[in-house]
Amino acid sequence: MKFIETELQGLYIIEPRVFEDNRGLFFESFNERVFQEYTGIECDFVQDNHSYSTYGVLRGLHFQKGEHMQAKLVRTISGKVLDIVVDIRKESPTYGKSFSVELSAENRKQLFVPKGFAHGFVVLSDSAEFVYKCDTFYHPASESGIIYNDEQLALDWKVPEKDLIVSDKDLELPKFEEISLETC
Ligand SMILES: Cc1cn([C@H]2C[C@H](O)[C@@H](COP(=O)(O)OP(=O)(O)O[C@H]3O[C@H](C)C(=O)[C@H](O)[C@H]3O)O2)c(=O)[nH]c1=O
Repeated sequence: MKFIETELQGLYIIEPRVFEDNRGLFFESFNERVFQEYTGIECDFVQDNHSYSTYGVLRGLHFQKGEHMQAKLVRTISGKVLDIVVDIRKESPTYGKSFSVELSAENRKQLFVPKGFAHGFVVLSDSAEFVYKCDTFYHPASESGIIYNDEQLALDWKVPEKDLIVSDKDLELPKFEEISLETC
């Protein structure tokens, strides 16, 4: 398992060690001992999520506020997505900075997203199955987010606007400048 720390503190790309033989392949998709050894981060995941989406579906940018903030370990088990996170940790030197990475069944890459990030993805393939671990439970009352086309963030989702499929709820998300006034 390879851990690549990004320029945003605590945000890691993880590449599993794949064992292939004449039957197919095997890899450990998560190992707490290895994770803690390489990142030094204690993370007790309590909930697994799974979403299926077709091409152009954009889910996010989402986060839960305050004590319900979630760290996530995300990966794509079929198809390909562009995953984007934004650092919303007020004290962070990279506050407001974003990071994107393609996560696919083929590259088997995972992204560990620490607490304090807004997270979203858009589907680049015909469809995608996206699974992820969270270290705190879903708490709808604490849900917030940032509108995907926020002008200040100017995120490149790589899918033409005309092809994007965004939920009504996500179309109502606040701008980045607004969430900076919220208690995160
Ligand atoms: C997130 C969540 C949702 N739900 C229910 C609530 C809704 O009735 C339905 C769909 O929820 P939502 O539209 O919020 O699903 P996504 O748009 O995929 O939300 C996720 O999208 C981005 C990519 C994230 O990083 C978050 O983990 C998460 O917010 O599932 C639950 O029952 N439990 C949950 O943990």
